[in-house]
Amino acid sequence: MSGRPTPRPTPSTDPERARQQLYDIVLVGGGSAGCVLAARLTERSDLRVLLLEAGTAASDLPEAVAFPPAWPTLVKTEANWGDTTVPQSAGTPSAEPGPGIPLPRGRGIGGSSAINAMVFGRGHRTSYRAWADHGAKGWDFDDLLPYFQRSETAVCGAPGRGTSGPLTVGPTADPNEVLAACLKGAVETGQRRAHDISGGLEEGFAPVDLNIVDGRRQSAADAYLTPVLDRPNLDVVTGATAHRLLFEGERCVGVEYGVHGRVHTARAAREVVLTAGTLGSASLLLRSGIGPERELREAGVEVFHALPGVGRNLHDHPRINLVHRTRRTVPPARGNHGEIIGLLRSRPDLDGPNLQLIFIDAPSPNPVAPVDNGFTIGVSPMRPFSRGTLRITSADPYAAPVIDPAYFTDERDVQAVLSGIATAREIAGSAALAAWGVEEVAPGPDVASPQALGRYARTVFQSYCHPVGTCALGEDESSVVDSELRVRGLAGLRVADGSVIPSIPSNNTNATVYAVAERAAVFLRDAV
Ligand SMILES: Cc1cc2nc3c(=O)[nH]c(=O)nc-3n(C[C@H](O)[C@H](O)[C@H](O)COP(=O)(O)OP(=O)(O)OC[C@H]3O[C@@H](n4cnc5c(N)ncnc54)[C@H](O)[C@@H]3O)c2cc1C
Repeated sequence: MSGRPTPRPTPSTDPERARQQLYDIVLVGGGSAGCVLAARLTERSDLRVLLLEAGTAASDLPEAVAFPPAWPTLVKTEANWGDTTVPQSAGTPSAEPGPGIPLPRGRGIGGSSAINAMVFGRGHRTSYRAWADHGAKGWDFDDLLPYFQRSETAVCGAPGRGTSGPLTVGPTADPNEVLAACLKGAVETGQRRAHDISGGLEEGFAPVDLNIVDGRRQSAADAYLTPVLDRPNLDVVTGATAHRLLFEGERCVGVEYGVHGRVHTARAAREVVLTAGTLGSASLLLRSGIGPERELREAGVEVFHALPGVGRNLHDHPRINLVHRTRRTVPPARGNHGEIIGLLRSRPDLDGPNLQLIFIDAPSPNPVAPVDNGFTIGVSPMRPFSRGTLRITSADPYAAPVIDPAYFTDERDVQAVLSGIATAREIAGSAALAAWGVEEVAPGPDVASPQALGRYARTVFQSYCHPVGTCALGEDESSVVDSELRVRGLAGLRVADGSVIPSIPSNNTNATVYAVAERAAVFLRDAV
């Protein structure tokens, strides 16, 4: 399953044919997690698996998917669901409604791994400790380590990294010159030079591993699903939107879904596994009457199984951009734009890093002034305290969910960002960047007091597109799935994607989602 397969059409099974089959396992959602599970489960020839995906086949996704520098254009295509949060106002000092924030997520085989920015990194090991807060057993970094390793072939060969997994990951050998200067500036201003910033063991600055192989994106579909599509025990239906889950008593026995306006059913003899992502999986549970009772009633959905945690605990990494104009011309991007990151602590007494700085070889859009040549330093609180919600307003499977990540409602997230901005400014002012003729355009040097910077952070940010937590893992009343990812109080139903992550890891999320899915495959295979 390693390397980049030659692109070829993904066959879509006829839903009528799928209706006549009795599958062992039905997977809902063909993104990062769904591709892992489809591939791993069908390694066992006695397991019949159906994968339902709302979007298109991988081969029908925009060509830009393959070309790393083009990824920002993908959010404007059909490969993105196109969600926007509710106005994010709670963090603004005046409590005036702010704008809604676009929250992209992938649609199509490969899911978000087909449109993401290709940064591949585990959270720092300390950030997984909070996973036990709600009683989750066996989900510390060391427990996840075998699954991180199983997913990857890490070309850096650092200790603790995988050597034979489907994803081939490594840092760029040739970072954009302006990003290399930023790294030099970081070290010059006293930051630690890390060796393997993707491995979960280090802090400091270094080129991060990327999901790029031979200059092209390697999505979950490329690494896991496409190479195994000809397995006779795997069917895939694309364009298939799961409407609701079907039950006999308390056992989930299948899924009702729509393709081109027609409603179909798929039956699972053993389990249905939700891999529809943080927004998709929680929405499907809610539409099926599984969730907080009052909210379900308000949405006009009959309560099937009260589970208060569904849709709660939504959180994400917000990102503030410091946008710089340079006199020297920044060379065109060759990679994913963000080839070098730093993981650092906003306060020395913390147990691990809670901030990420990412150096970006293009000026991000900003509210101050247009910049046509320059670079950006993104600053993100990596262990945010703010928590929000995902809700539905009706049982309509085609209605967008109501998404409120409640960014910056916890002041500690703002304080972390202020520390990150100070570090970013030191780096931008370093001798290593002097030859570039750097001028900070946004927020701009006049925005200097903690109050003014805090206001900027709360109001001028974007989503880093890492939502998690709506079907959180644990063993208490607020958790949705137990330590083996089974939906609490029901049978035959698991969730195994970003939504189960109870507390966001201190790095970009995809590597952790792959590990969760690798582990889910073991649970499922052991269960039969
Ligand atoms: C623009 C962008 C940039 C990002 N950049 C990075 C990065 O650089 N590094 C990183 O680590 N992470 C990044 N992420 C986040 C990362 O890609 C996600 O955390 C990860 O892919 C989530 O995997 P998942 O399996 O939980 O969900 P997804 O990969 O989103 O898969 C969910 C799938 O379910 C399908 N689905 C949803 N609802 C239904 C339904 N009702 N019926 C059928 N199918 C359904 C969707 O179409 C989708 O294919 C980024 C994300 C985005 C959107």
